[in-house]
Formats: sequence, structure tokens, C-alpha cells
Amino acid sequence: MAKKKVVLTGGGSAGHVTPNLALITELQKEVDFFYIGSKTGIEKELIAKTEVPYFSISSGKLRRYIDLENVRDIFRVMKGVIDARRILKQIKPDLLFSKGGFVSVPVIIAAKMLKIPAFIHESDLTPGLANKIAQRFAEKVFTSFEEAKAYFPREKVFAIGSPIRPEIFNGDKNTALKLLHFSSVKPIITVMGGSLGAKKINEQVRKELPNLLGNYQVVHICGKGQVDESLLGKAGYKQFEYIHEELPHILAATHCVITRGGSNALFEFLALNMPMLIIPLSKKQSRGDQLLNAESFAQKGFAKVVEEEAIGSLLHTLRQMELDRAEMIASMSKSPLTNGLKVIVNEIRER
Ligand SMILES: CC(=O)N[C@H]1[C@@H](OP(=O)(O)OP(=O)(O)OC[C@H]2O[C@@H](n3ccc(=O)[nH]c3=O)[C@H](O)[C@@H]2O)O[C@H](CO)[C@@H](O)[C@@H]1O
Repeated sequence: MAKKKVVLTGGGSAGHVTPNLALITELQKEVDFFYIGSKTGIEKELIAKTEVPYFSISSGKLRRYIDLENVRDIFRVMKGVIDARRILKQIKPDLLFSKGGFVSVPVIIAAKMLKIPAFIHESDLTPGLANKIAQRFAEKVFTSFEEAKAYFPREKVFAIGSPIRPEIFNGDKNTALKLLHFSSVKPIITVMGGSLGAKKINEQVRKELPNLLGNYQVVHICGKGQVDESLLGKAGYKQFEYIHEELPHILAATHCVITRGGSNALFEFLALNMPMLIIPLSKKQSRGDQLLNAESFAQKGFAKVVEEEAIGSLLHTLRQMELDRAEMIASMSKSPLTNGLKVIVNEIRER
């Protein structure tokens, strides 16, 4: 019997790609996957690490405000639809699965034109513009947050958690200690400033580094081009632009994380019962989705949240968190919504 063909799309930042990587790992023996992404986005680099054929299309940023670039982008999106239609006609997939991000919009429009059924997944508590558009063309909408269901038509939305890469659960602490040249004496804090880094968090970590290193060892994922050369070789401190396959090991050795409020990272930490201090991206720099993600996690007792404007002393906040640690872990271990991978895998199998 011929294998089922599934086209994956989504990109712009890693959070719009890693759930697709989870599906690839889980289903690659039974499904022929293809990926449609942008010409330069992080999705291209991440998919290049798999065997999945990658097709790039023209894509424009979708802005909520009027701008000359907006007009150009409308043409880029139209060109993207033409590109995607040509690629989809060639592949003839049984299904499109979209993880959102600007690049996914032309793909889902083209899929609708060709009567190819589509599923989408929304990671955040409130939908991004791309998925607001895409949901009209989708047969089913999956969400990470229960609260997100309210933003989609009732008959086609299902809250399932986040599709988490299986390897995230298979880390080995000792492998991490060797890789980092860390000891097992002081606990390890991992700072993950979102897949694209976080300037403000980077500055604060470095400002407090001498104090932090008195109590902890620090793994700092600081984003592309953000490594501070003057701190290379500092004992107990390791910087990374991005961590690929070593991430599960690092997390297995981690005592607690300081993180942005990107939903996929949050659900990974939740599934690992990892205490987290969330510093969400502020409303000045985004549509405020991370603030809502973070607030929901704090309300459920999974995390402590500090807003970027009120960041204060990280060490002080970490010390406070130690007091709530056991309670936080207990709340996380009781959460019904964490890993949504199985649901999507079954949906794809049943098509
Ligand atoms: C700036 C921005 O627009 N951020 C958005 C983006 O975040 P971003 O892409 O940063 O978000 P997420 O936290 O959702 O996902 C990051 C993913 O990358 C992985 N990872 C990250 C760093 C690293 O070194 N290695 C690694 O593997 C994480 O394990 C996770 O799977 O998409 C999220 C999901 O829609 C949103 O909630 C965020 O608001």
C-alpha cells in the first residue's frame, strides 16, 4: 500500500517548527512528509537536519497596520499562493498540517483551492493573525491551551496540549555535565530566551552573573549573534546561540529554567515538571500573547511570572521560587493537558 503523504508547514520562529519535528520523528516510517517553508526562515535550517524534502515559497509578513511594505507583502503572499499551489499539485498530499506563522497562510489557501484537507495547531492562548486567517480554511483546529478554544468555531476546535518532540523526554544528566564541563555540586539554571533570544534577559543574566554563579551553574541560550565573547571560558557559565539535539540532556540536568513565554517551550517544561520563571515578551514588542500564556501558567500554579519591566533581581526571585518548588512540581504533574502529540498522530493515522 502506498504511504500516506502529508505536507507540513509553519515557520518564522522555532515554535512554529518544533511541533512539526515531533510529528516527523513519530510518523516518518509510515508517512511520506514534505515541508513547505520560507526561503530564509529558521524552518529551513531545522528541517535540513531531517530527511524531509523542503520546498520554499515567497512569503510576506502580515501586518496589522497600514504601511507601504504591507502592499508589497500582499503581492508576496499572492505569489506564495501561486508557488504553494504548484508544489501541492506536484506532491498531491492526503493532508496539510500547519503550525502557523506567516509562511503558512499562502499554503493553506492553496490547499483549500485544491480541496486538500488541512489541520492547524495554535500554540498560544490567543490566536496569531496567521491562524486567525488559516482557521477558515481548516477542517480541524488543535490548540495547546484550553482557553484558546474560545477563539475558534466550536465544531472544529480541540484543546490537546502541545505536540512535543519525543526526544525531549530522553535526556541524560551525565551527558550534559560532560558536554558543559559542569559539576554536580551546584544546581543548574537554564536560561531560554525564546528561539530568537531575548536582549533584556541576556543583559540581566550577565549583570547578575557573579551572584548567580555563587549559587548556581548557568546555561544561557542567548540567541543568534548574542554570545558575549568576554565571558567565554568563565567557570560555571556556558553560552549557546541555539541548542539542537543536546537540549534534552541539558534539560535533564536542569534544576529550573528562566524562560520567555513562548508556548511550545512552556509546554515542554510543563511536561517535564520543570519549575519555571517566565519573563514574557512585553506588549511593546509583541501582541501580548506571551503575557497571557504566562498568566495562565501562573494561575494554574505551574510557574512564577515576572514582567520584563519589573525584572528586579533574578537571584532573589529564584530563591523565592525554591520555597514553592515542591508545590509547583505537584501542580504540573497533575495537569491533564501537556503533550498533544498522540492526538495528532492518531488523527493523521485515521485519515
Ligand atoms: C518572538 C516571538 O514571536 N515568539 C513567539 C514564538 O516563539 P518561539 O519560537 O521562541 O517559541 P516557543 O517557545 O513556542 O518554541 C521554541 C521551540 O524551540 C525550541 N528551542 C529553543 C531554543 C533552543 O536553543 N533550542 C530549541 O530546541 C524549544 O524547545 C521549543 O520547542 O512562537 C510561540 C508559539 O507560537 C509564541 O508563543 C511566541 O510568542
